[in-house]
Amino acid sequence: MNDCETLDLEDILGQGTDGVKNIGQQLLLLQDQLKQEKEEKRKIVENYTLERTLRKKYYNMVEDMKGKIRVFCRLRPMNRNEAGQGGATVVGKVDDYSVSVETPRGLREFQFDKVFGAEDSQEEVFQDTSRLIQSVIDGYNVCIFAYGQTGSGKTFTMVGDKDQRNPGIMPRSFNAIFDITRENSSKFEFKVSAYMLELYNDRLQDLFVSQAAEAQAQTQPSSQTRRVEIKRTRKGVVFAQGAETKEASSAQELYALFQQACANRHIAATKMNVESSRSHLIIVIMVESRNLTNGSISTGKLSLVDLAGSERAAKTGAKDHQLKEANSINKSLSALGDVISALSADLPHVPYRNSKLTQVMQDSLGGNAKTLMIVNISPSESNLDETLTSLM
Ligand SMILES: Nc1ncnc2c1ncn2[C@@H]1O[C@H](COP(=O)(O)OP(=O)(O)OP(=O)(O)O)[C@@H](O)[C@H]1O
Repeated sequence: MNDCETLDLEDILGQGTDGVKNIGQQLLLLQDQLKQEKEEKRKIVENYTLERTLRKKYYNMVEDMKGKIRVFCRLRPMNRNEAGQGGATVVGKVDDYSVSVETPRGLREFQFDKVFGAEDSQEEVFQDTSRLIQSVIDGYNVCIFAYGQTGSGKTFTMVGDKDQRNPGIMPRSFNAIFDITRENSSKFEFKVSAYMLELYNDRLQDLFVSQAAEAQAQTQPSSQTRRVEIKRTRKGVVFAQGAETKEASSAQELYALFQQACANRHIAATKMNVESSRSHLIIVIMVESRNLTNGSISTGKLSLVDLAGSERAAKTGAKDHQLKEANSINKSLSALGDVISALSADLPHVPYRNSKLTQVMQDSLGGNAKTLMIVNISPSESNLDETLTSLM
């Protein structure tokens, strides 16, 4: 009803007879009702537009994440060793996106997608990581890895502390995967499986096979040692030929497999860290989901990598076979650096084939994959050179 009609109505009311008054009142009620309906319709349109805008923003964000490498930086607290040496703190978190470093040539600042300081908890670090787990369930390949010098906190970030009072990204991801699959179990059927590898001295090792069993197999000429080779299907899906893939039906089962794998790792004490990982730990979890309504199947893959320390051999006190370890670690890390540089610069050729590490990670770096790299650093002056290298 428009304003003209409202005026006519008031005219009629002005004539004064009861009948006309009654009709007039009813018409006024009707007018109010129409106004209300109009307002409701406007709100519905407004909500719909808002929902569409939000949906578009969400999809843009998801699209935006594809093929991109996000880089977080985590600064650990000063440790007892560093404090004992009287080392000054030269690195600080400026805000959520930048860190500053006091160098002999002045203050330098570095920007990241997110910065975590010494006081930030494991939970806070995972909060910013957990939406990637949803992407795995949605069928994406996701790779999360920690980079940094020995003792900078990579294992703490990825795995957590020894007694698991502060679990890291790996155990939290195991829980998140099964939480999400449980929430969606009325619409999808899920299958979770994993293989776990170590890249040690340029050799890939199936961590479901113990070192003792591996050594025994090598001494028996009749037995065939299982070599793990990285292969790609025609569709570009990477798989580890020769490595066992095991299924898990709960976070606890997956964690038990992980513990079994960790027990078979190569670990040694270096001058920089009493328990140092001398190999790259590669945990690959596949989540297959079958849509119960239309039967369609999609598979997402989560690669969680705890890289070996990027350190200078002399500083870690490496000798003989440790020197060989250090060289092999540095070679693979530099190949990873080259891949990341090529992806960041959008170069037409990405040198994945230069190392087994980058071959394993190939379908989880670039393309449609979503990658998160966490650079771990120490705050101490004694590690200034390594920290600057990592930050750069
Ligand atoms: N954010 C943190 N808060 C508390 N303690 C930490 C933190 N980061 C690391 N640490 C402690 O510092 C020590 C070294 O950390 P960690 O073993 O994770 O280093 P790393 O980078 O994995 O070393 P490596 O390359 O030698 O394996 C550990 O005792 C760990 O618990």
